[in-house]
Amino acid sequence: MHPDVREILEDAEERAESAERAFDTVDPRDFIGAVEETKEAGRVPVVAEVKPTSPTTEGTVALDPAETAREMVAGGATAVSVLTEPRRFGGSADALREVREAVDVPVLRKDFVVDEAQIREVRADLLLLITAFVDDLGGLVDEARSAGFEPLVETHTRDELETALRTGARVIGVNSRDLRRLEVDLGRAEELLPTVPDDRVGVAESGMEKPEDVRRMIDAGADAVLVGTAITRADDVREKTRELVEA
Ligand SMILES: O=P(O)(O)OC[C@@H](O)[C@@H](O)c1c[nH]c2ccccc12
Repeated sequence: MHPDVREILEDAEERAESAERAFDTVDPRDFIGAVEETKEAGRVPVVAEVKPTSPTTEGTVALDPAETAREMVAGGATAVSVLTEPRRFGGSADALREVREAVDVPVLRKDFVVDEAQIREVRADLLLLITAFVDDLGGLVDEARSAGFEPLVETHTRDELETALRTGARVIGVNSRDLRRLEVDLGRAEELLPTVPDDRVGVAESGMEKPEDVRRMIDAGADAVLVGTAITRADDVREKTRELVEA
């Protein structure tokens, strides 16, 4: 495993130990309905991610999370994703709170949730769960649901996809980035997306820069795409979002 990733996971375990429960249940905004509406309007459902930095990008973007999210929504984003991992992604729970107050679209909490204790730290509408990094995926999916979240279960291999489907999760992410090695291959998502059943929402994640990349994922069967770096680092966040929404 990539040393950065090992460190991120060790950190997540530690954070779980001191995680504070901030609420019992969230009153969620409907992501699946929003995806359907966007598709009916003939546009691409884009989940735009507020991502100040990452182990694979250089430097940290100084950004105002709320203002960035407003620009994303003005550009037509169906939902916004916010990193809350502090160490390697420049995220924070505060950033997520600010974003969820600033926009009225569904918000995804992007973090390395490895333990139930992390689930109720901060309200969001969707919660990322990474199949490769949790022992009891079914348990976390159930717990996330009882806290009100729609779990977005991320996968990168055929086996992980099967595991994710067995939990009954309705939103399935297919990540083109291999999180163990941090390498991107859009061909991976292209290969797995067609095997996501029609009654689930398939989200292609990572590595998309241009409208053609987005088109490729939609043509492979993605219901939505999740784009971080290309949107966060664009000179004009609103225009970049619009370009991908109209792909
Ligand atoms: O910046 P990109 O290549 O557009 O990727 C966005 C998103 O898919 C990526 O941030 C991501 C996918 N899965 C994750 C898990 C944890 C942290 C981050 C991620």
